[in-house]
Amino acid sequence: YGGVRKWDHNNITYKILNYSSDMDSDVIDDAFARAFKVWSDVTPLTFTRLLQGVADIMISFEIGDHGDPYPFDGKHGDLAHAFSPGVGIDGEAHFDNDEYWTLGKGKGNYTSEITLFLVAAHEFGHSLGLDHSNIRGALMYPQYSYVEDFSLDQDDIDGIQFLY
Ligand SMILES: N[C@](CS(=O)(=O)c1ccc(Oc2ccccc2)cc1)(C(=O)NO)C(F)(F)F
Ligand SMILES: [Ca+2]
Ligand SMILES: [Zn+2]
Ligand SMILES: [Zn+2]
Repeated sequence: YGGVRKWDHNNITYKILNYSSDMDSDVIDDAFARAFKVWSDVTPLTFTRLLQGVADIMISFEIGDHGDPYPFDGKHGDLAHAFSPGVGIDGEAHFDNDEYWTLGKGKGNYTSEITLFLVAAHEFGHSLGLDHSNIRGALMYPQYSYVEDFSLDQDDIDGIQFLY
């Protein structure tokens, strides 16, 4: 959402405001840290977690109407959204807490289980200023698909390296 902008600093901070009850909080912390590493591996960016104060990227799990113009829609459909730098609530990443968040194929019928790591890596791409890709295999492609051994598509790398 919002125009394509970028952060004017490389040492970016993030803060996790709340958690989903689907997973242990340390598993969620780790999924977010790995999602940020996807981008720090291919840029000069560093990501530091803050436990208090205001961070660049504020992460929260929300349901329904949660105070921005993009209310969530219950289970399925929209999974998450994030705002690019320089937009009003810039950098914020919201995850639909009506989804069943998990990691990997999970135990049950995995089509209803959404892998937090992949969605988070995609959303953090938006929080860094990336828009959607039209390459089907790219992380920034706007359609969820579960992949075992994930890797960034060249289009994702070109996009983020163009910005930073
Ligand atoms: N809400 C989205 C669609 S979405 O179903 O929430 C979504 C789909 C896929 C997402 O990440 C992802 C992309 C590729 C592979 C695995 C996961 C993140 C979010 C989105 O892309 N949010 O960032 C849109 F397109 F704006 F409607
Ligand atoms: Ca939803
Ligand atoms: Zn929102
Ligand atoms: Zn997206």
